[in-house]
Amino acid sequence: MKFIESDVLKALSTVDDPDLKKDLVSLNMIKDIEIFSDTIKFTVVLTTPACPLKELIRQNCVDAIHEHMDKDLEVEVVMTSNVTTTRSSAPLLPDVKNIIAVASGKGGVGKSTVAANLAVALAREGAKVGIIDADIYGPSVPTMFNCEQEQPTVRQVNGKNVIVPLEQYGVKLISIGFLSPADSAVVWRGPMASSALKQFIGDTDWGELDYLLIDLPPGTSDIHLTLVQTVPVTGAVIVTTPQKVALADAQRGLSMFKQPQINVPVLGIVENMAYFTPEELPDNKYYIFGKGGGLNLSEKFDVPLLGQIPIVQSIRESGDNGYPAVLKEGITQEAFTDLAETLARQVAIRNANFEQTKKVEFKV
Ligand SMILES: Nc1ncnc2c1ncn2[C@@H]1O[C@H](COP(=O)(O)OP(=O)(O)OP(=O)(O)O)[C@@H](O)[C@H]1O
Repeated sequence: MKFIESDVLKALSTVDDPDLKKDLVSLNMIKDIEIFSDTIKFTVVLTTPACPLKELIRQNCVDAIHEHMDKDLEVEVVMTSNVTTTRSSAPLLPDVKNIIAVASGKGGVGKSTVAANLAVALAREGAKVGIIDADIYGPSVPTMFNCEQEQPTVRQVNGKNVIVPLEQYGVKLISIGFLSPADSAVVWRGPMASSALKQFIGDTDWGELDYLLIDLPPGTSDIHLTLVQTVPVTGAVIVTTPQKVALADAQRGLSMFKQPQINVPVLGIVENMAYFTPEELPDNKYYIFGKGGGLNLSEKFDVPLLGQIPIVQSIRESGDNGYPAVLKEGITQEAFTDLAETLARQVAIRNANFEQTKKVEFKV
């Protein structure tokens, strides 16, 4: 039987993207259809390279061709991706598809550890990733990425000086920590830190990025306001630990992004230090800080729980050694990879369902 392109599209229109709940053809995800006598070849363009459903979608496509066309056809599916965005008309950084704020209510809950490992995990999956360390109280990106001794350079683009971010483990990075020596007790005043963040956003040569993560200071500060006033932020991730005190603070952070004047979608909550696990006995879980806190918070605010990261000695060691835990095979790699994939899915869902976040304009 001779088939034409519309037969393939008709068959594939029975396959849904499980997250976006629409069929692949309506979502414009099918490209480059080729029809040979006994083979059908096409490309599926996913919404992120970090798609955990890649294999399921591929298999569903093969099954649909067999069911709706001919069960003996050879099916070749090329899986590729084009990260979605609502930011292409943004005045600043239009080539950065998604800006993701990583925030926490309390200090020391592991926000920077999560941000650094998320960035590396997304890059490992093939995404173009950058990170801005705007944590004025404890900029840790230079240490976590083992580039404390380095300095970003400046170059001219169209007659304008721009900062060239460093690059490590496939991630472009810049830190407020590069602006002052690590051992100097610089007390950053709000306005200085805010202008540094504006420079990192407006005067830095980020090029094309799929995800730009912003590691914010703990709590709610001037820096948070500067961020949402400077660029439309795709969404926020809230990092917490399971203790009551941390959860109460996380709730305040979450509420800030949800305030109608700010209105940044919360992509989800990460419960860090969710339980202790000895690396050699990964099935043993000890809930030393309490159990279920992250889940309760996510249910209360109706936002996803993106993942639970265990307390593992090597996560602390990797941070201190400048070699992110996600690069080391084992439970830490699994935990951060799963987290990155879940976050990437939430970004795609957010982009399919909501318009670009509006930049916040405060009237005084
Ligand atoms: N899951 C984990 N297991 C073991 N150690 C962890 C884990 N998460 C973070 N840590 C360690 O806890 C300490 C604090 O983490 P981190 O600096 O990421 O916190 P933070 O929330 O960014 O802090 P702040 O914003 O106050 O600077 C670090 O020494 C880090 O290595």
